[in-house]
Amino acid sequence: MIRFEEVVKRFGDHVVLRELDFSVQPGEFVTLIGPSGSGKTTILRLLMTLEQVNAGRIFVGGECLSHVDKGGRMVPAGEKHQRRMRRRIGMVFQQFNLFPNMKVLQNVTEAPIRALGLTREEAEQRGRELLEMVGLSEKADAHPSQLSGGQQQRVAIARALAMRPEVLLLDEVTSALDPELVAGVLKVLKEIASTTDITFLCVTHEMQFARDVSDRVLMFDHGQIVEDAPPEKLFTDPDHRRTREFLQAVLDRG
Ligand SMILES: Nc1ncnc2c1ncn2[C@@H]1O[C@H](COP(=O)(O)OP(=O)(O)OP(=O)(O)O)[C@@H](O)[C@H]1O
Repeated sequence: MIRFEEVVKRFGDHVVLRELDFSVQPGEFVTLIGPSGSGKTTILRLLMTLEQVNAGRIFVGGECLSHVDKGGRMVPAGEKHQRRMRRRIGMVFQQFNLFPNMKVLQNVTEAPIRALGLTREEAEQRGRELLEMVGLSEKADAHPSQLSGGQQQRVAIARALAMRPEVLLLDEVTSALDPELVAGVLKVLKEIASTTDITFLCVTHEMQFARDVSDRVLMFDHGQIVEDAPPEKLFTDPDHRRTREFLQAVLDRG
């Protein structure tokens, strides 16, 4: 579960999030859409604690990212709390960022061995299961450079899942891919979303994907959510003028 409560984020004088409120229920797949530069990636970066809020609170699984309860009083959390919270959240980026010198399987097993304390055997067994889930069993011993972009992105997805996250953040995971490789990545994500209880928050410009996979779509503009609806409503009969203009602009761009 994710909850934003009156979150404000500024960069200098530039207010990017204006008392933003929204939540994502456990197991839900929610997609954020909206104009470029409107603050969608900032929302994900705040969840990863790569940025800090200027005001408001963010909760993951009922726990605040930035504050802890001390005898009934909320006090700023230390680095240890933030690290523990960060571990509950996985992220897949536009750029796959695989370790080039490690084989595919090792890319998937490295973090769980270090951070979750799994033995190499446990991590490799789980790693092989995950590679099978993303359709890459036969690539376990390859190096990333021997894989297509779509395959590398599927390894990055397996690597994120290996940390057993409660929440998975997806930031434009297909925008660096050649068009013919996009479908394979989206198919894998759809499968994972429907077979696990992971909570997803996704930022994408792929409207067809948002439509196919999301339980809810949030239209985000000028630091706030202007429309929150199931995809079948939002994409066919949006209530808000800004949503209609945005979807029309996407269509015009082809
Ligand atoms: N570290 C930073 N310092 C200053 N300004 C920043 C920083 N990070 C983001 N911004 C600004 O905040 C605004 C929101 O950026 P963000 O990347 O969240 O938008 P976005 O909706 O994800 O855009 P896109 O769809 O193009 O990826 C932009 O105007 C951006 O220039």
